[in-house]
Amino acid sequence: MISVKNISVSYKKENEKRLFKKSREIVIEDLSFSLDKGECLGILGESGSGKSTLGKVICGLLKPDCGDVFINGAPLYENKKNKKKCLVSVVFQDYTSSTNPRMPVREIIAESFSKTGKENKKDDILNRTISYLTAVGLSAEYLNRFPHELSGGQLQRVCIARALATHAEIIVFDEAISSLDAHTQVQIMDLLKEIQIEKNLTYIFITHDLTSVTYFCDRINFLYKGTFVEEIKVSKLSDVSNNYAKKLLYSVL
Ligand SMILES: Nc1ncnc2c1ncn2[C@@H]1O[C@H](COP(=O)(O)OP(=O)(O)OP(=O)(O)O)[C@@H](O)[C@H]1O
Repeated sequence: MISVKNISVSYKKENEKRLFKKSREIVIEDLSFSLDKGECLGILGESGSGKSTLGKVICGLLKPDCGDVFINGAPLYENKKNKKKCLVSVVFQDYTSSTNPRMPVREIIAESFSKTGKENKKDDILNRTISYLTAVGLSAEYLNRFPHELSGGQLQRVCIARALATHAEIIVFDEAISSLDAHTQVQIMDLLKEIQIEKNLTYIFITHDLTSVTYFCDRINFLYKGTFVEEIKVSKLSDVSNNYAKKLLYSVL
């Protein structure tokens, strides 16, 4: 369903004193993986290993220097039309900055409907917005609230509802639950699991935290300086052999 083939990403080194021909820092190097529908992959790496950069490439926000992301066989970057109907959505860690503070909940969610390209009637939009709110455990009474009138957990649920409303088949969670308190994390994980099973969604969890990965994922890829150093089934975690992967595991266990 999704296949990432030989992608590399580099950024300009901004702090260099050279005026011309700034050199570039390679952040992702020749990275590949694929995932079937309904599968759940964890991408684990330390800070600065390139996790968020990879997440942005997967969901169509950052064109790689080379390589491409194929969704159901169609290249995401090579063909602009495919980008428009991209089936990948993303939920970021920072729910505050990923929502417009001036938009009420109903607009935050309904914004996604226009991206699906379908003509919508007002009543239809309202009913669909309520159905997505209900799916994430919130009621219609939240429709007119603004982000600052919600708790962190409630606002992250709104972000999840927005991701679902795009009809994405693949959802990337970039540290999406790490900043929530333990109780809310459990609630959101249960909710995500339920939605995944019901809609047979494909999840990619990008994180430095094992909790969500072991709860959801079938396998984990360890990211170190922009390349995967080991891939392992969650059920075989104790057999991890790469030194970096071992260190990372012991530091989070
Ligand atoms: N827009 C950018 N311009 C220049 N360098 C960048 C940019 N975005 C990220 N980087 C650099 O790329 C490297 C990887 O960053 P990235 O955000 O992908 O890491 P990460 O694994 O998600 O880290 P964290 O867990 O701390 O969020 C870092 O060295 C970072 O400074």
